[in-house]
Amino acid sequence: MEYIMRLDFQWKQNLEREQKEADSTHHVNKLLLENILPIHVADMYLYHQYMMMEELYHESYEEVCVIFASIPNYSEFYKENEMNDEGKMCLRVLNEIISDFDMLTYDKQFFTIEKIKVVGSTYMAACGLQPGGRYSDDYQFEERDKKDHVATITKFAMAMFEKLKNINNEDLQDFKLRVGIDVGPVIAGVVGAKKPMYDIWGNTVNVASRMDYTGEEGKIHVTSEVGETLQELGWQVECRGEIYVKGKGPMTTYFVDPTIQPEEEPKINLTNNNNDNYDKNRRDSTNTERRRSSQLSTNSFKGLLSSHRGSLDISRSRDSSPHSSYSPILKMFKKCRDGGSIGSSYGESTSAGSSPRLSLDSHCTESQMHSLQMPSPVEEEIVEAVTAEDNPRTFLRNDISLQNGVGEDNDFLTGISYRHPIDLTERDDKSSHLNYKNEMAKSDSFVISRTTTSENMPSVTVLNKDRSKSSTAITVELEELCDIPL
Ligand SMILES: Nc1ncnc2c1ncn2[C@@H]1O[C@H](COP(=O)(O)OP(=O)(O)OP(=O)(O)O)[C@@H](O)[C@H]1O
Repeated sequence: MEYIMRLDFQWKQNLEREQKEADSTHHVNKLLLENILPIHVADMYLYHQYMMMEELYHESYEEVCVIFASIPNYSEFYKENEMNDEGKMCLRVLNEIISDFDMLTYDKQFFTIEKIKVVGSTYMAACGLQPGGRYSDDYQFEERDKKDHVATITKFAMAMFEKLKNINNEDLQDFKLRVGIDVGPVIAGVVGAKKPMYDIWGNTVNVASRMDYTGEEGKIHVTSEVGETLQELGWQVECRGEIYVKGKGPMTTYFVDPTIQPEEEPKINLTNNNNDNYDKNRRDSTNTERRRSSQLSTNSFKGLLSSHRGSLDISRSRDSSPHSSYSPILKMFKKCRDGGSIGSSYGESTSAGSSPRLSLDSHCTESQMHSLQMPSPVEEEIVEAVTAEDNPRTFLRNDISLQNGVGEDNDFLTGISYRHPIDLTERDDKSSHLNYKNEMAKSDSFVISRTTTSENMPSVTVLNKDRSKSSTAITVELEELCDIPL
């Protein structure tokens, strides 16, 4: 009898260990996949087993705005000699520039922008690649989507100019930016059995590339469709007249001055890092960064891996600078290295009366983390939660408040880690709810029950899995996000 019990105990232990290993592998796979594919596509591969079916994954879109942004004088800058460590120094600068551009995509206003790739020193991205359109699967394309995409991409281009200006000032360089934009139908898909790549194709992509190629340094060069749309939206555009475009013939194109925005548009302010605007920008960007933290995590993961492999020292990057691109990344990895989870967004709920500090479960093994050779540590994001007993009415954490413990025994609410806040306040669409729902569903400790939106304060009701009774529901209300300390 004792023997059977021992055996049973051992089996359970083994099972738990294997389960943990499987979880850990799943998280790492997820990170890697989300790094190379947009999240919605990665999900298809992870949860719909496209890979196994070996089906071609593709999507068609009616109105996608595509941007090509080149640094034409980067090739002059790139030299391979002893002085610059056979080109590595130049590559490091390019890495900084591209990473800074990448960070822009985590800004709230640019969350609909998908980076496609970097070709040489040309950054390619697109806006409007959300599956199922804007609000739901059966969403019909609307004219205002095109306008939104065009305006977003143009603002993104302006932000890129601003970023590059900052980099030039800091690194005493004189890099120029040349941008081309077009809007129209594209086909997106994942190609390749090895290193599969998400890319977009079509005339719109070709023309956007041509706009870049035939554009001028320091200007945004756009097709007539983009130019006229911007004009309708109140932007100042300058008609360039007719130019000859290879493969297309004569085309009327427009220039947009990257320094002039229409009156009603909020100004892009990335330069003055010390003022309130900057703080707000950073808060907003933190918001979106967290909303898209899964993607950030994976980018970070790859960034760290590749920088380790390629022995590029990204820790040299502007960590001390207020707009350092890497702090959230390092933070996440530090958390992970120190026993936090990469993939899991939520901490475990602990028993009533336990420490208010949330304990995060470890999904990454020590060796995995140490093998990444973390650059200089940054301040870890402190995940705090207060026990229901301590404070039954309000749970405050950096970015959420848990309120209104419902039912008699709400003392199970000893903690929640929430790293994916979704700012629903400006989004009335269902998709954000669904995203949120998905995120919540991934929690080990909580499961989503329902989402509601009252005025502009969305609330999400979650149930503790262990005591999954409606009486133990809590409401999570998203509120203004706090800064992550850099
Ligand atoms: N998915 C893509 N990623 C990167 N660049 C692209 C993509 N699709 C098109 N382009 C670029 O758009 C440009 C225009 O394409 P198009 O097919 O019209 O011309 P092409 O004659 O093949 O180009 P070229 O002779 O200039 O290389 C090309 O330079 C091509 O590299």
